[in-house]
Amino acid sequence: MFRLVCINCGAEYDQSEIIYRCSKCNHLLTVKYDLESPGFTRADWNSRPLSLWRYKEILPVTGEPVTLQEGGTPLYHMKRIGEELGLKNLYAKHEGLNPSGSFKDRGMTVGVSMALQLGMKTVACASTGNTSASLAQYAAKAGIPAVVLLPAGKVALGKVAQALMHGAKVIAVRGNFDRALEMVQELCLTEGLYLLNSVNPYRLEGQKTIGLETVDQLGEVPDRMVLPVGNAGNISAVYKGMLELEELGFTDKIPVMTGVQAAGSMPVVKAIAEGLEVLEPQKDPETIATAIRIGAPVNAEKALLAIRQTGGTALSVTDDEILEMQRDLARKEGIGVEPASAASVAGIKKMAEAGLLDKDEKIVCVVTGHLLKDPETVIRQCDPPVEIDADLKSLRAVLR
Ligand SMILES: Cc1ncc(COP(=O)(O)O)c(C=O)c1O
Ligand SMILES: N[C@@H](CCOP(=O)(O)O)C(=O)O
Repeated sequence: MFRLVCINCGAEYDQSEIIYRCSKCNHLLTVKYDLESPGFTRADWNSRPLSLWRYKEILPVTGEPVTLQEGGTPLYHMKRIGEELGLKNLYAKHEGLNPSGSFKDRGMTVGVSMALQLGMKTVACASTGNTSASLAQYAAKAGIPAVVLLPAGKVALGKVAQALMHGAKVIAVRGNFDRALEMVQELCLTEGLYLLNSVNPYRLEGQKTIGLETVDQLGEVPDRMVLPVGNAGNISAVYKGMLELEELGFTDKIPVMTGVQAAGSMPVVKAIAEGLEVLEPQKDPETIATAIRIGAPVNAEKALLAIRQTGGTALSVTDDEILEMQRDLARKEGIGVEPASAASVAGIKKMAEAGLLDKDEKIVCVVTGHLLKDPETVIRQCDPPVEIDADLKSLRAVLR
């Protein structure tokens, strides 16, 4: 059993209501389960394959899910980068290895399943790219139409290609992501489309499983979890999952939640640094990591709580630091990620170099999207292939 609850005033809403914010105070909603007598054990979970659906008792989907086999992503021990930074236990949870190439699939398998469960006919989102790619793919699987709004000219090539190929109605808005999100929220409320951005509390339920899987893979709760922050849903979701594990009595600690933003797009960092109660939106965010080019994160309220209640922090990294870490991950660890994803590890590098981390800390960086999402940024950083005549003499010559 679960219900929707306002995180500010505690007002409760039935699970069948199509509602994204509290109708009394306009704050965000969350999904609450009865975890006191759950009717399942940790052994039940452990008997199932590693996947988002291992945790089905604390997910809101009651019927057959719309699934493309998301979750169960690898947790890599980053030995080389860890050694360089003096960190023995540095890990990357590679969410780029989900079906559409990002963590959004965890949210969309649940979100699109809920759309069907609630009888909704069309789904919609605004996106910096990955949300739209994932929504298009899951809507295709469900056999329902999807409408996606993108900031014109600011979405990486691979993501636009995915949204188009999976058959979404793709609309490029001459404005930034924040404006597109305002527009799609209005559209959904007035036209009855189902909104699947992370303001939808059901979507975040899927994303919380990143944390649950991490605990199962590591065999314990990490000391710290590090996430790139854009619309701030993922860090909020992972924290919620950790709280639920503790409430179930399955774990007895919560990781320190650490958010990393790009220096040109850092409203959460500013809010944490200045102790702001309410985040001040940043007007013209800019970064090479287009996935996190977001000035008015819709989940700021939840993310600030996640960071503050765990004694965590938010820090920024420059575009150069992001790209350097993207190359390091690719070349030193064999982990191919898009720029926004490299921000989490770049943030840890910065903290390690500033002497802010204990060498034994168990740190899990969530790397959120696949390298092929943004091929143009990759190609710009690399030397072009060496072209030769089709003979062995030429081949030997270039290898010399
Ligand atoms: C690849 C990637 N990383 C990180 C983020 C940030 O996640 P969130 O918006 O949940 O903070 C996004 C999207 O926002 C993304 O697409
Ligand atoms: N990076 C995101 C931005 C939208 O965030 P959402 O979590 O609210 O959908 C994207 O890929 O579009």
